[in-house]
Amino acid sequence: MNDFLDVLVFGIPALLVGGAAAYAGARLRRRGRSDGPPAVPTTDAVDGSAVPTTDGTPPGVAVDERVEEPALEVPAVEAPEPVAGRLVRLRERLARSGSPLGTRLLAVLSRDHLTEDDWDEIEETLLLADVGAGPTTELVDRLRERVRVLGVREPAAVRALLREQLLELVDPSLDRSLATTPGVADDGSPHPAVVLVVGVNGTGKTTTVGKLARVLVAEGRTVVLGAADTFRAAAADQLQTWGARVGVPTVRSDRDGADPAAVAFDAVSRGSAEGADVVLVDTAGRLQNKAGLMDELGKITRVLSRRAPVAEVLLVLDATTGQNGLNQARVFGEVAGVTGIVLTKLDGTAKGGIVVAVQRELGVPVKLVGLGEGPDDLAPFEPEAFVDGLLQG
Ligand SMILES: Nc1nc2c(ncn2[C@@H]2O[C@H](COP(=O)(O)OP(=O)(O)OP(=O)(O)O)[C@@H](O)[C@H]2O)c(=O)[nH]1
Repeated sequence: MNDFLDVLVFGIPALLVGGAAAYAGARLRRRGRSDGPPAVPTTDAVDGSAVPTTDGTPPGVAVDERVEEPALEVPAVEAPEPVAGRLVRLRERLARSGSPLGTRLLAVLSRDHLTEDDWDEIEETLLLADVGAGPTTELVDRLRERVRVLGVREPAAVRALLREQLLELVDPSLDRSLATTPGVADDGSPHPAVVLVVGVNGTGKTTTVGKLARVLVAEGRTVVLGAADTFRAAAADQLQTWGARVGVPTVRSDRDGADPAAVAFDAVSRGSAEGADVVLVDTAGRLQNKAGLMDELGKITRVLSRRAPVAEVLLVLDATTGQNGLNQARVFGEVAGVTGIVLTKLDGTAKGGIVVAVQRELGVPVKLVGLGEGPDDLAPFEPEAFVDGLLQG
């Protein structure tokens, strides 16, 4: 019966999405032939002066370099998996990466008489799982109080208590929806929702943009990708391949080190021209100092906002990097106006506490989590499913 329901609930939409993706892919390929090269990515004027334009390109961004989607090997267009319930996979992934935080806490809390040493062990377990000093103290204080007042000792009651307290720490009240609804400009014309993806290299940014494109396609959205990580051509190739797999076009530059703002601008222009719902912009994260990062991200946002406002700035963080990841989060939080966090490689760590620490640090919610290297291993973050994953036993 369950299998039958699965086919109804997931199989049919998957077939429909697959058909739509195949149609979109074919349409885009046809368009590619008849309309010439997709977009014309641009670069800054050499002297940095404002360049008068006639095509809507903002001053300071000169059209001096043709950019095309190079003919990479086109993969077959696939149907992404449905998005609902993906976080359930976390259980199995956490099980593989060692005993999760919740299981260790449960083991101590279930002891007959909790001594000071036991409470120290609980505190240490939370700190080692990257929960952070402030939230750890809060949780230990609340647990001590509840255990004293309720006197709960049966395993089921201890588990329920821990679940409730962990959930409170993760904060189910935060708005974790992605701003991916197209907007309307002052003149009444529609524009795509622009999502900027930032973070240092190696955290899984490009992969996340590719996976997010699949999530959006699975939800029936039309998407354009912007390869504004112009540091290396391979990153754009990687993104283009991700897009091609679900019939999504990529705007890119053919020159390493081209102006990222110009590529991003072009991607949004193309998204607007084609009536796309969402433009996802991948950025580089290699800048070694804050001033450089601020300049680059500030310029991208400024240039983009002449076409459409940036609806969402997603910061990609690697869950396995602990305190180092938090330092990165702090810097990006200051310069980029982050609106949501994507925590990648959660499958590679038993330290789920980073979710709590990073939300506290930045004051913005974790919206998506990476659960593996598979194309559909990106899940919307759901506090309940996450805490249940930690408490599996
Ligand atoms: N296990 C696991 N691996 C992931 C996840 N997300 C990304 N990765 C891997 O992390 C590696 C780096 O990913 P990229 O997307 O290239 O990282 P990037 O931040 O764009 O790096 P640059 O392109 O070099 O700037 C790749 O091998 C990905 O497959 C995840 O959720 N789990």
